[in-house]
Amino acid sequence: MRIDVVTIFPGYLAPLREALLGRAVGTGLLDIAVHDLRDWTHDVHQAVDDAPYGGGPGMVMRPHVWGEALDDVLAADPRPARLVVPTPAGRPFTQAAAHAYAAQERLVFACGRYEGIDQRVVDHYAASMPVDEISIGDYVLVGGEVAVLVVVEAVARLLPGVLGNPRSAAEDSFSDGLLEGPAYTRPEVWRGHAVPEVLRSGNHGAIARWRRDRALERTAERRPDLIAALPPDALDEADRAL
Ligand SMILES: Nc1cc(-c2ccc3ccn(Cc4ccc(CN5CCCC5)cc4)c3c2)n[nH]1
Repeated sequence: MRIDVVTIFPGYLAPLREALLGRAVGTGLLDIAVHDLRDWTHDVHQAVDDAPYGGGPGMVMRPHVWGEALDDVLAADPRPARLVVPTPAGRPFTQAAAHAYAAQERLVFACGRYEGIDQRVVDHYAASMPVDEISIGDYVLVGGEVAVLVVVEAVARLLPGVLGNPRSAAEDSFSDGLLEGPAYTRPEVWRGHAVPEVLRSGNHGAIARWRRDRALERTAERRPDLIAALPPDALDEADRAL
């Protein structure tokens, strides 16, 4: 998979070169290119923003610099690409979206700053390619870069060979629609807190049941919306008895 990121703060994407992702890049599983939007400005001030039409606070990113940058970035590789634009007003990014993105040959991320990017940029490219405006949560960041780090990490870990343990991605939270339950490792007792007995019983049926019960309890407590969204056949007799 090839990932391109266009931003006025390329340094913000440095973490993509670290650890798990750094290894994926090194082994060729992932090809990441970060581009400085200001490379496509022509004025001495390298202006990328201007006052919003209709008034309002802050500044908006001008369309013409984005158009020149995205035209060049898209032309640099023949593979079909999906343009992903983080914004507080975007569709929520979910694990399902991460799986969909992991199947893409190429993702191009447009990182806005200020109050966002002139809407005509999204409208222009949406006429010729898939464009997603996505939100990573109901809070307002200062720009799109952190959202790109979140999305790239969630997607990259799903690529075969990136994670040491492929079973982990398959047993993710949300993979069965529930939050995962508590996890434990040695020592058996830590500061007077013992590991739940069943986990050391070797009874794999009882362990699976216990884990499912803890996941159901936690999900009902913290994310009742996920319980409500479960398909009708998702809960069995034992689940309902909980
Ligand atoms: N999930 C998530 C994603 C982001 C995000 C993504 C890209 C950009 C580019 C610029 N900004 C800052 C920013 C500040 C103010 C407004 C104006 N809006 C008016 C009412 C609420 C805010 C918009 C945008 C981003 C923020 N934030 N949160």
